Amino acid sequence: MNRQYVVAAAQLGPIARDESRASTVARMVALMRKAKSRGAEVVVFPELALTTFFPRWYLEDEAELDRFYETAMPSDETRPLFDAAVELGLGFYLGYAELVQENGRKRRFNTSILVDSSGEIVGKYRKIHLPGHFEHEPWRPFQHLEKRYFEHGDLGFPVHEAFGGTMGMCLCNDRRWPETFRVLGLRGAEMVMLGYNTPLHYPLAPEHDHLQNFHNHLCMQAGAYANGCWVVAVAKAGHEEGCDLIGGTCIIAPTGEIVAQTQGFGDELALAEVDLDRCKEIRENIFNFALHREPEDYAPICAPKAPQAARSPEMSDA
Ligand SMILES: CSCC[C@@H](NC(N)=O)C(=O)O
Repeated sequence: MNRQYVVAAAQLGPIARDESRASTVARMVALMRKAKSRGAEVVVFPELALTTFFPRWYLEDEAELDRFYETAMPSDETRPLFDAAVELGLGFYLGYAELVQENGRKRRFNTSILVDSSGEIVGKYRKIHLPGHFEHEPWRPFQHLEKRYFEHGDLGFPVHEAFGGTMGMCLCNDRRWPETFRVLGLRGAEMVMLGYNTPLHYPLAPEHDHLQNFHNHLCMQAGAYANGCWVVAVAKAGHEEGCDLIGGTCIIAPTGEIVAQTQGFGDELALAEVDLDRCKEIRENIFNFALHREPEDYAPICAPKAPQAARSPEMSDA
């Protein structure tokens, strides 16, 4: 694969709580076909793309919770995505809830994978910055129980040689943290793919609701620029089960400029021609890490967390 090609950011509109995997996967395959017809070679889907954003509910019934997770990838239900990748000659990024059995216990992760055009999984990431809370908080108009339903990702921030270059992944809240992009940047990421489910309403600081779209783009444009990488950022958008999710799916150049963006809140593509060699415009100049970075002065960034801030069920909201 060469280093200059069209990428499609494949936004999904709302997914109902009772929508079947078959229905969601069919919507996604339709987007893959449309992307191919518009010249794309890589398609990026949202976070938790196969289901509704279930952390908005406190679910006491474990069987009900398990229903939202994938125990195999691909499975019979998700195989059409892999078959479409091979048929159309497309690579893709997919976010989903992952349930694995390890040493006799269930482990749950908010996961993304990269799949190449031969249908092989060539990269996996498990979300590190899990937002929200552990316990049921009935005062909220909706829950954000990612800290309850997922473990902290145990794979770090790897990069993968795929799609003609060095690819990085992250998921939703990770994009707000400059460290995510910097670690990927230090590992040479030329394109960072990410999916998100971001409610318009933030119950802890509702006075910031009108800034949700601004903050979404602000952190990703800064991440792209300060690390000289492309960012492909894809929303699950729209009014989903009573909760408004922002759109704003976009493709960002290494200069920090948004070069493509969706307009609405439904299933929709934003496409752009990506040239991975453009990363050099930034990485060989203003953000030449070897020449200008001063890590000796950045020690607090790598200091361990204070004990009271360690991960625990008592921890407060993100
Ligand atoms: C608890 S508010 C933060 C919401 C968060 N959403 C996800 N899915 O990570 C986000 O950063 O967009």
